[in-house]
Amino acid sequence: MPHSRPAPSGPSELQREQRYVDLLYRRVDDSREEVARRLGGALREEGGTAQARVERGVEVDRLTRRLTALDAAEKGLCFGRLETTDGERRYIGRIGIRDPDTEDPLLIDWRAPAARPFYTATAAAPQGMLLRRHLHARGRTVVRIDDERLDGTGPLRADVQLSGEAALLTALEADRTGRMRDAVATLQAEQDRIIRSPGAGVLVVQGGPGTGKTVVALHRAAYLLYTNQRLFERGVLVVGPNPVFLGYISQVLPSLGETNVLLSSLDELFPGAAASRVESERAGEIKGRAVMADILATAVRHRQAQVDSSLDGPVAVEIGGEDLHLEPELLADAVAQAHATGAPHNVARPVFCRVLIEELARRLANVITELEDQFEEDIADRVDAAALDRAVNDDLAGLFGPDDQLTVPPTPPGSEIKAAEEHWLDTLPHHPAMRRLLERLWPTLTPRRLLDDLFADPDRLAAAAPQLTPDERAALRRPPGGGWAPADVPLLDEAEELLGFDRVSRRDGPGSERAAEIEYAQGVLDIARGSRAGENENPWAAAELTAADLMTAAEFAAANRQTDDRTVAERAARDRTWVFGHVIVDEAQDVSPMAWRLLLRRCPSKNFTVVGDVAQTGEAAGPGSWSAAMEPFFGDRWRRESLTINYRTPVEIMAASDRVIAEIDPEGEIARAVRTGGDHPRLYAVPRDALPGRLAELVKQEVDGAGDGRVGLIVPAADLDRLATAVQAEIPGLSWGRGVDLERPVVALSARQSKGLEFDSVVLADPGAMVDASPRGLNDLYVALTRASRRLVVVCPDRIPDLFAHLAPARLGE
Ligand SMILES: Nc1ncnc2c1ncn2[C@@H]1O[C@H](COP(=O)(O)OP(=O)(O)OP(=O)(O)O)[C@@H](O)[C@H]1O
Repeated sequence: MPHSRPAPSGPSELQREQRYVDLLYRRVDDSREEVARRLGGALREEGGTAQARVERGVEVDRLTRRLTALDAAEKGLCFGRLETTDGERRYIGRIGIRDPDTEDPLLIDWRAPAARPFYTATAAAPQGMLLRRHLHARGRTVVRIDDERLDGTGPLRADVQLSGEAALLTALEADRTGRMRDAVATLQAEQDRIIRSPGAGVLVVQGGPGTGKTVVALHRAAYLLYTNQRLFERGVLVVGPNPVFLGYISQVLPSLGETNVLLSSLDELFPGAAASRVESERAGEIKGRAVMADILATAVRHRQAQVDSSLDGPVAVEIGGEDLHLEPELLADAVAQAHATGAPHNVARPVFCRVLIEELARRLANVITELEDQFEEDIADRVDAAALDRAVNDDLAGLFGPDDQLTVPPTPPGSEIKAAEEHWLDTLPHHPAMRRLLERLWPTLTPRRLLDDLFADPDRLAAAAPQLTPDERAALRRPPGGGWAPADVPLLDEAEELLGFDRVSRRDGPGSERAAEIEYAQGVLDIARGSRAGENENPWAAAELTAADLMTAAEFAAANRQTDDRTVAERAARDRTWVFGHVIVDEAQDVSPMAWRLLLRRCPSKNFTVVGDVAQTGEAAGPGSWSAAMEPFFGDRWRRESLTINYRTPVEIMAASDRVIAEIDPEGEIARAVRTGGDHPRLYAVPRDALPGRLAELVKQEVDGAGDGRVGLIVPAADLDRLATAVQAEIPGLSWGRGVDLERPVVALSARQSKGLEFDSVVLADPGAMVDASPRGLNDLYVALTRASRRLVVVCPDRIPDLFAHLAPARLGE
């Protein structure tokens, strides 16, 4: 039973609060008008110096942010009030508002330290508070007040200590809508502690189903952005398991007024690679292993002049009728010099090419000069001494056209070899045979080409991946083209790191944006430096700092971006090289080692919040513990927090998963359900061939009884299409598939797709098949069983599995 109680003095108290809330809305309206006016002014301004434009950009950013926050605060602006023992009143809300004359706080932002007792004060530890009041509103009208005394005069619950229990239960008992709501008015103490924990370093949050991990993750993003301006500039990345889940949580941060957060699934993190290819679970698992990093590095090395294996003798190239030979030692030297740069493949390529071109130019110059000397000694005046050069020019004419024909240098006097060498240095890079040779020895590679070639060619794969068994390599094999699977995304990203930015092939492609910006900024800085030509004339000029003295090109590019009116999240989404200030990973138990490597590149300063539940991993290679998952990337430099209260699923429904969780993790701590008194789960055994028809009946029954709530039909992945089609015949509005619409009254999903989601009512089909479908089938079943907030129906073909033997079966039609 709630220990909160309605406010004592009824309507008059409501009216008093209404008057205060009206005052707050008036302030919001005034501010909105004022900010919109200033923003309009700033946007209309044009021209000015670069500095003025940057300043204007910063101002526009600031005002836009404020306007967004004011708009977002409209709904549920003020939701609480604290009263201290010495009579001070603090109103708590979505944003901070001050009295324009006195500067006194009228409303305290929920993230400010002064708001904290609203979430954490208890009768046992009141923190100087006498009363916590929740204000419930419809639009701008206050409709109810729940008071909770913190002086020990209210009843105490023995099992769990909740903050604002009545308000919390109201929120939990509301119909699901297909979109997660923010929980800013009812955050609980253990959640608040995690939300406000410092943003630096790695924080792992373990919690069972329904304990509010996603709630915590999203409110933490809003908190960190509020408290850290630098983070605001770099943005926060929130990673979720799939686009459907991201759609489900997409409203939460905007409702908290935050726009500088990029929500993304892992497979969207390599711009331009839509990961729509379906591949075997085995292939996905293998591609996720850490060893793939070594395999890709080897695959790249194998594309670089393999002097010891594929090239067993000198490589010949014919230039202008002259056969030149590149000995293995020369190639080895060129490879060594390229590797010595430490640069990625494409960036090191020019070094490799230069070593070969220099050597060949030297040899060609020698050959020609020797020939000429020979001719001179013999009958030079009767022989065309430049015949060789002309032959070369004929080659080049085809390349450049007649106008570009290169003239043969006149017989060089004195330093003739040097001059001839220079001539060759200029022309060799354009020579078709030379270009073909260089492309063969050290090709310009894109990540796509590297992976396509690797997975399509069994010999290449065998050479690059001796760590894998022949069977595993066979699982990876596939023809080139045909798009990318989700597990390819971290590999593409890894490949891009190994290959380096390739200006030519990516000039207009995604990911090039930041490099282009830096290039532009570098140009501006160079001009700035150049414009200091007067330094010599003006002795004071050296004391004048220019932008170039103060910033690197990258910083200047960042400052310039301020004038770009896209949000940080929009810019970051298109830019693979964007470095986020903080990364939040939801359902992190399913993130593969290769995906972790990708995420670390998005935040090299390693500021992560990692939330998940190891018992819910569906991945065959999923970690057995957080230590196993974290240690390879963070060593022991991570801290762990736990969430212990299940807000979603009532005690009665949680009973259905008792045996399942006991098998998955007999030692694991089980979250206590905060609600009791709900419906017991209903179990049916039906003849196998009657399953689709019975399911349709049962789903319809749930939809009819769910009112405005949502129903989820969760089935084994392999049966999704068949069963969903059967149910759709009865319920035409049923949505399922890749673009499943969670706002429909009823949707059909596989257990994996249902991860992170919730429904008022869940109908679960064929739990036995779910368990048998994969090595982590039990974990998948556990996910499916814990999605319901009110009712759970389990339909088993033929017989009820022993996992549910402790529950009483129901008969159809009961
Ligand atoms: N403090 C809170 N106030 C109101 N609702 C809450 C609160 N905490 C959690 N909830 C609600 O409880 C439900 C479960 O929360 P959430 O989805 O964040 O849990 P989870 O731990 O991520 O679950 P799972 O691992 O099963 O996906 C959601 O409906 C959420 O809105």
